[in-house]
Amino acid sequence: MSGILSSIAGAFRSPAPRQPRYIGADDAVAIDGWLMGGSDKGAFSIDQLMELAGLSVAQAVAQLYPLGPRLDKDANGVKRKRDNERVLVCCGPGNQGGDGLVAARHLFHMGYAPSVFYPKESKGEIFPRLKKQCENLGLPLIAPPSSGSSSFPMAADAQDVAFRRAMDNTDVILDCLFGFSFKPPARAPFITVLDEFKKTSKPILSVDIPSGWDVDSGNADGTGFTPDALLSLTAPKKGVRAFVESGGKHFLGGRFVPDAVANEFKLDLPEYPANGSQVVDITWRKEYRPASTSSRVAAWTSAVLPRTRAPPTASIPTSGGSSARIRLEDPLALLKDELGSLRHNITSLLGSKHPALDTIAKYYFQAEGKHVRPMVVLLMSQATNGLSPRWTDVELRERGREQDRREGKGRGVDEPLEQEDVLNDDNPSMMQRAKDLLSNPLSILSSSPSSSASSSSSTDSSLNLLPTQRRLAEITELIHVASLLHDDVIDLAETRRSAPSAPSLFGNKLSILAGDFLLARASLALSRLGSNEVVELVASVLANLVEGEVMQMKGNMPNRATPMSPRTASSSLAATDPSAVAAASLSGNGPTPAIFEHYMRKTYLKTASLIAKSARATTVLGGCGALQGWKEGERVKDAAYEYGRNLGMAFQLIDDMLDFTASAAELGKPGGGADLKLGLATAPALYAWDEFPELGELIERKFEREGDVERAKDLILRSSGATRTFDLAAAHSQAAIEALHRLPESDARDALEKIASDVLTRKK
Ligand SMILES: NC(=O)C1=CN([C@@H]2O[C@H](COP(=O)(O)OP(=O)(O)OC[C@H]3O[C@@H](n4cnc5c(N)ncnc54)[C@H](OP(=O)(O)O)[C@@H]3O)[C@@H](O)[C@H]2O)[C@@H](O)CC1
Ligand SMILES: [K+]
Repeated sequence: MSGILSSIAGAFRSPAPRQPRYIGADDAVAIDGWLMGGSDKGAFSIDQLMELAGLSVAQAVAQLYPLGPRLDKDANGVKRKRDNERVLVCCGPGNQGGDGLVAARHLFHMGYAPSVFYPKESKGEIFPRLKKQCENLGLPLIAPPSSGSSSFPMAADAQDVAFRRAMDNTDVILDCLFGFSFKPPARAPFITVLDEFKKTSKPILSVDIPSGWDVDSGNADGTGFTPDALLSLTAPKKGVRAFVESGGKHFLGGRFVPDAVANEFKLDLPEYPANGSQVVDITWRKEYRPASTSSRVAAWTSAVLPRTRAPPTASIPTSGGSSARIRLEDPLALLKDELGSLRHNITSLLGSKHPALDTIAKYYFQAEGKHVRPMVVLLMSQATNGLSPRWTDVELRERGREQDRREGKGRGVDEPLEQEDVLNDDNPSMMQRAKDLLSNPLSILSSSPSSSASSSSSTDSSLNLLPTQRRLAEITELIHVASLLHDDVIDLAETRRSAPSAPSLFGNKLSILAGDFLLARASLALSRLGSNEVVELVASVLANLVEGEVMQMKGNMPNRATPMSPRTASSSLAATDPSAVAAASLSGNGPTPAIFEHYMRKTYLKTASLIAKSARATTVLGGCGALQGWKEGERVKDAAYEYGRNLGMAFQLIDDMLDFTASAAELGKPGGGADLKLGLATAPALYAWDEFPELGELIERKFEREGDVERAKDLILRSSGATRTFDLAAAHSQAAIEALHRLPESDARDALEKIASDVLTRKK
């Protein structure tokens, strides 16, 4: 019995963790020649190899895009489509096109509904036979009529129209256009086909090499499409290395290579499953030892390898993926190196030629802050990078940009788009870098490890981050500090982080101007990220901060609330109904839900919006953007946003609670009901009002009369206001964690989870 069990287990055992060698186009041709060579070589016929290759393609489809269950007919007696049923098999004129025709036949027998796009006739007697076999099964075929046929050839534009319609009516696309004999750039009629591949959000499985990519250097120029998954035949080609090692879904097929040839070409092949499957899943695992290579792509890749995360799968995976993952004891240690360079980079973003502005702008950055916002951006980047099928494109483009910048050939995130004299970008801290680059590009290349680690484009960290994401993290801190400068003026705060506040040292006017200056610097840096979607998100945060501040200034009472634009007023966070509030305070009853909603809305605008939208923005930079053509990207963006939003709410609620429960010394700023002195009633006061209706009167007059603050504080401390505020914060912290759990497991996700739970236990 145990023998049977172990042989069954053996049949499904995953292959030994081994990454085959990446082979160049020359080796691929040589291996092909050996396999089909005469009696002293492989002795295979092309039919045999193509049959096995095509079968492996069909099996890869079945594993990656399993056919949904058969469904009953609908009410009109029409057959309902099964999940993943329709596969559009796109075949080129070479042998890879033959693999596609074979795969279409096998897919049909497996229950799929394949259709075939075969726009250019192949040379070779095998192809008409393979095509005929598809016709015999009744598969829809878009192809020019065979030469010698009397029918008119299909006009090229008619073929394009038919192809586009087929793209609209498929679930999965099989890219069997070109294999290892492709030489870029693509020629007609394939240019339009590859363009459509770039635009579609449907999953594409590429065979051997994504069509249009150079077999040896891959998609280094970033002009090709990125497939959802790849099936390498015989052994992976050099050009797919970056795709593979950034975690792209990767199968190997072509189970016909004898040991002799594998050894001769040092292929280092993994074991195929004992159950006879023609494919083996070799999606990158960190145990795979790195193979050496000198290509530029490989150099970027090894610099950015996701060393700590499980490989992402094709769609957004839910939690529970890699149970064998060892959790880090302190996941926040992931950011140790990042935070040092963050501070340095912010200082260099801030420089102003005017000494007063320079000093005050940098003042709050010199004190050790917690940097929660940038931490969230960096960790969210790490937790979601690689999920988008567009990731490899995005990553290679950014690495290329950085490489060019280092070589003095182009612009990185530090370089202006406009002429500097037009921008009048007089930033001494930054100019030196720009000058160095222009006069001596090598000075950047040869800089010491510590100085290069401090560049925003550093790739020294073990994290898999893009330079634009690091810059976004810095921008969030600039915006946050700008809002602190403005807040401290409005709140008349005398201290901040246990030191004199900026207004008390430099005066209100300079503090406001310095805040504006930080926002201006942030806007400039934002424009250089190259994403309108990100600009839109972050610009709306700036508006939110001001709206929130004005709401706070006007107090809790909606009859004092600022008028809202019709659009804002109709949102879920709409302003409260003034009559409801007036009634509540006049009747001496507790706060109405509308009053509470007003407070929650203000909290979102003032605190949560920045964290939520920057967490969302970083997933856009990582390839989940609205225009990047990956539908599932919306779900990743939403998860990031909900996490940030709930974390921000929990964070502010705890802040408001600590104002009553912690001492000023613990807080490093005024405590002990400081908000009351400012006329503000936060969550603890509102909950206390619910228990002590007499508080309503004090809140209504903003604790203005002598003794109001002390009386209110006493009532609040006797109430369960602090406890209920904590409970509400805990509910938001939990909601943040639930949003996170929609993302795949990773160390970065653990770290984000830790931030969301630690928020509840913080003392300052
Ligand atoms: N040993 C193995 O592992 C096995 C490999 N097998 C499979 O064979 C594949 C290799 O097949 P292959 O050598 O026939 O070439 P492949 O790449 O399919 O097509 C090349 C043709 O495309 C064209 N073309 C080229 N450049 C172009 C351009 N810029 N723009 C437009 N067109 C362009 C050109 O055709 P032409 O235009 O000259 O008619 C050229 O002849 C391999 O990847 C694997 O899938 C299996 O079948 C069996 C076992
Ligand atoms: K291909």
